Formats: sequence, structure tokens, C-alpha cells
Amino acid sequence: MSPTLPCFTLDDKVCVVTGASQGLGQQILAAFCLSGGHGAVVDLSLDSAQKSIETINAEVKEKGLPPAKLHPYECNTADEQGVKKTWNQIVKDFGKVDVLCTNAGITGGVPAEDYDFNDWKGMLDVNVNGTFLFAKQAGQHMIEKHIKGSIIMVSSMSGVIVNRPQKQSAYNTSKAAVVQMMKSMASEWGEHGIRVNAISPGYIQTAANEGEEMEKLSKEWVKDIPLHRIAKPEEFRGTAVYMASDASSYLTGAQIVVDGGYTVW
Ligand SMILES: NC(=O)c1ccc[n+]([C@@H]2O[C@H](COP(=O)([O-])OP(=O)(O)OC[C@H]3O[C@@H](n4cnc5c(N)ncnc54)[C@H](O)[C@@H]3O)[C@@H](O)[C@H]2O)c1
Ligand SMILES: OC[C@@H](O)C(O)[C@H](O)CO
Repeated sequence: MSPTLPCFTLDDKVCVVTGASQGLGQQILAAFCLSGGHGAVVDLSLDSAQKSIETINAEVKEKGLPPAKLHPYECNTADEQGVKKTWNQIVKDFGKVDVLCTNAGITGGVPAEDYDFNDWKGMLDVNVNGTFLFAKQAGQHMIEKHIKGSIIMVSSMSGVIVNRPQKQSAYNTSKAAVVQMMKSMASEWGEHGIRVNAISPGYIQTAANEGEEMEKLSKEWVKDIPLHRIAKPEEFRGTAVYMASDASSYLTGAQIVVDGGYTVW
């Protein structure tokens, strides 16, 4: 491997990533493990979390790097009791947590005038409440154990702009809320040396954007993207490692929008 700045290392850091069975979350946890970290895969199914671990381990091995310690956890991030139980188990298994990335999220939407209230609440429950529940556990743990940790919230460019042409008011609202949550927690926990930041991606080639309808939409989306393409999930690895590591030791309360330029207009 080529040398890089030592401050980017995550040697022996324990990293929890929610929704890490696939897509962006899997790439973020893989990046942490390739940088020396260990971690927890939190997702809705134990089976998919285990498969994700196998994929990450295979890449770490292929690159000749030291093996990462990885454990799967089945947890709905919107379930308060489930989150507490999972968090306690993670701390029992690893002894501590240095990095949390709240990535689990759902997408989709219908015109606002037709939005079923239960669907609206369901979106906010996962994207906002699920983020809060995990961040709260991490904040408590890091304060109590005097860990100068890093919390990374996955928001979206949809928290900054309104996407077109698809109508997704609940999703956009949820992602804007995540940014304010991130800033609020950064302001409260800075005195403990805990940093809280957000990655706000543009369109990524993941399962969330697959299917015939999405194919059609993506032809519209690329017209507004200066780089003229949808991102690959691995293109967020660098930003995640930067935010998790000492490379970003003075960064808190910040949102990095990684969107191929979509929000320049
Ligand atoms: N794909 C994009 O274009 C895009 C753009 C901007 C932001 N994002 C955000 O990135 C994050 C990851 O998206 P992705 O594209 O990889 O999606 P994805 O659907 O491929 O993966 C999401 C993962 O989260 C898990 N998950 C969903 N709800 C959960 C819950 N309640 N509890 C635990 N796990 C849960 C899923 O099982 C899945 O493994 C989301 O927060 C999404 O909003 C995605
Ligand atoms: O499927 C649409 C979503 O991926 C979403 O709009 C994304 O967050 C990009 O803004």
C-alpha cells in the first residue's frame, strides 16, 4: 500500500455503522477497516450483516492488511429498546466505541398532497429518530468514557436542495432535520472533544436508486450534475475516513456535500 498522512489512520478504533449490510454503509465500514479500524455492522437482518462482513473481510485480506474484528447486529434503528440493547451488546463485545456513522435510511416519496400520514411518520422515524437514538447512545458512551470520538451522520443533498422531478417531501424534510441534529449535538458535545459532522451525498448507484423508474429519472438527474454521472458508493470512502480520523481534528458541526456538483446552481 502507498503511504499516506498518519493522521488518517483508524488503528484500533471501534466503528459502528448502521445500515452497513449494503450500499453506502458497507463502503463506509470497509473504508474504516482498510484504515485499521474494527467495527459493528448494524442492520435489519443478521444474515445480510454477516454477508457484508464476509465481503469486507475479503477486501481487507486481498489488500494484505491486518484482519479487522467485525460483528453483525440485527437492529431496527427506529426502535428505542432495540437500539439500547444493541448498543450495550456492541460495548460488551468491543469494550468501547470511537466512531459512529448513522447511515441507515430509507428513500422514496409521493406528492405532498397525497402523502399518507403513516408513511410520512415512517420515513421520519427511520431517518430522523433512528439517527437520534444511535447518536444519543454514542454521546452518552463517549462522555462517560472520556472518548474524543467522531459521530458522522449521513444526510443527503436533499437536506440542502429539493430534488427534481421526483416528489419526496418527507425524505427532504428528514435529511434537513439530520443536519440540524448534527449541528445541535456538535454544539453540545464539543466541550467533551466529541466531533459531530454530516456527509450529504448526491445521487449514488445503490439499491435505493435501482429499477426502471429510477433509470428513467437518472437520465434527468445527470443533466443537473456538473460531473455528468451518478456516484459509485465507494467514492464516499475518503470523506468518511477523513471525518472519522484525526485528519479532521478541527472539523465539527460541518456538512460536506459530496454530489458531483449538483448543488452549485
Ligand atoms: N443512494 C443515494 O442516492 C443516496 C443519496 C444521498 C443520501 N443517501 C443516504 O445514504 C444512506 C444509505 O443509502 P443507500 O443508498 O446505501 O441505501 P440502501 O437501501 O442500499 O441501504 C440502506 C441500508 O440501511 C438498512 N436500513 C434501512 N432501514 C433500517 C432500519 N430501520 N434499521 C436498520 N437498518 C436499516 C437497509 O437494510 C440497508 O442495508 C441513507 O441514509 C440514504 O438516505 C443515499
Ligand atoms: O432515490 C432518491 C434518493 O436517492 C435521494 O433523492 C438522494 O438522497 C439524493 O438526493
